[in-house]
Amino acid sequence: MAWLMDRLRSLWGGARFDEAFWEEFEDLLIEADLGAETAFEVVEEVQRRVKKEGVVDVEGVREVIKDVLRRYVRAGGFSLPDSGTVVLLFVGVNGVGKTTTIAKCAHFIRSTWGRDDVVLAAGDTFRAGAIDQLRVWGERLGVRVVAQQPGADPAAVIFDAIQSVERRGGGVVLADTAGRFHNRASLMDELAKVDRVIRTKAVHADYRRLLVIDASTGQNAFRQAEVFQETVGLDGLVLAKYDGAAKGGVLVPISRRLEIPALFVGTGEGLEDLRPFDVEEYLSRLVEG
Ligand SMILES: Nc1nc2c(ncn2[C@@H]2O[C@H](COP(=O)(O)OP(=O)(O)OP(=O)(O)O)[C@@H](O)[C@H]2O)c(=O)[nH]1
Repeated sequence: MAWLMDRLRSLWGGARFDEAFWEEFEDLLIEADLGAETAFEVVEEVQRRVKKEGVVDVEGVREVIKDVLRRYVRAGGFSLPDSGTVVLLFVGVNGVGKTTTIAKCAHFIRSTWGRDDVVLAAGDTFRAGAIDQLRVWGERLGVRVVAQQPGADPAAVIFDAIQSVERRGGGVVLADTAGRFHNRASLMDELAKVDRVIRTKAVHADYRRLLVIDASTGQNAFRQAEVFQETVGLDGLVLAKYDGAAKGGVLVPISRRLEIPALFVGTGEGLEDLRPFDVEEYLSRLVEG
């Protein structure tokens, strides 16, 4: 849907940028899941710059929009040390694509970073199916999966996985967690415990917490990011299901207000369907469709 620029072009129609133009622009940004607060800020800034820079046509406005958004969006970049213990904890609500992202990420780390010491930790002990799903991915990838019975303590499972790589001189642990509804206090407490255990028992590990969101979720994903940020803190974001029609506009307020950098986009269900987040590609799709 080439909505934003198309709509602005048809609104402008060669005339001036009047109040109606800016109001419509703000509505479009809200429609694109930027949230009211961020949309308002973007419009103010674009308006101010258009005036200051004497921009006279809608294509010039497009460049200003992209430039303003470029400053809001944080692209993290992803790099790994060649050796030692790395723990990547994946969090996110049910069904966003966490488990699939873990498998794709394991593949990415092996193929891009050449690290073969990857282990998956089945920390979603809430659902038996989740453990099986991770085992299936482990078999396909040919990587070890550390798991216990359904109902086991997720912190213990993840700690086992860390200890097992440390015994071998280091490795990359990719840990799954239950799809915690962010309003279910007990599950969030459990996640806080997982975080505490990793931080206190694996003090030398390079530890990062990644939130997976579904690109089509909209403003609700902002709320998810807020709650997970409060519970464990977040080091990066994966925008899954970015292969559909969704443009993932919610990433803008998450970047701007919560300062969480985007690291990867998931673009399908296959192992190859994960790539580093590219801010220019993202902005083009968001603005130009
Ligand atoms: N199109 C598309 N589908 C995806 C992507 N990532 C995951 N999926 C699909 O989304 C569905 C849910 O993915 P899971 O990886 O099971 O999600 P989860 O967050 O682990 O879900 P729970 O285990 O229920 O908490 C599956 O059918 C995946 O194949 C993606 O980037 N694009």
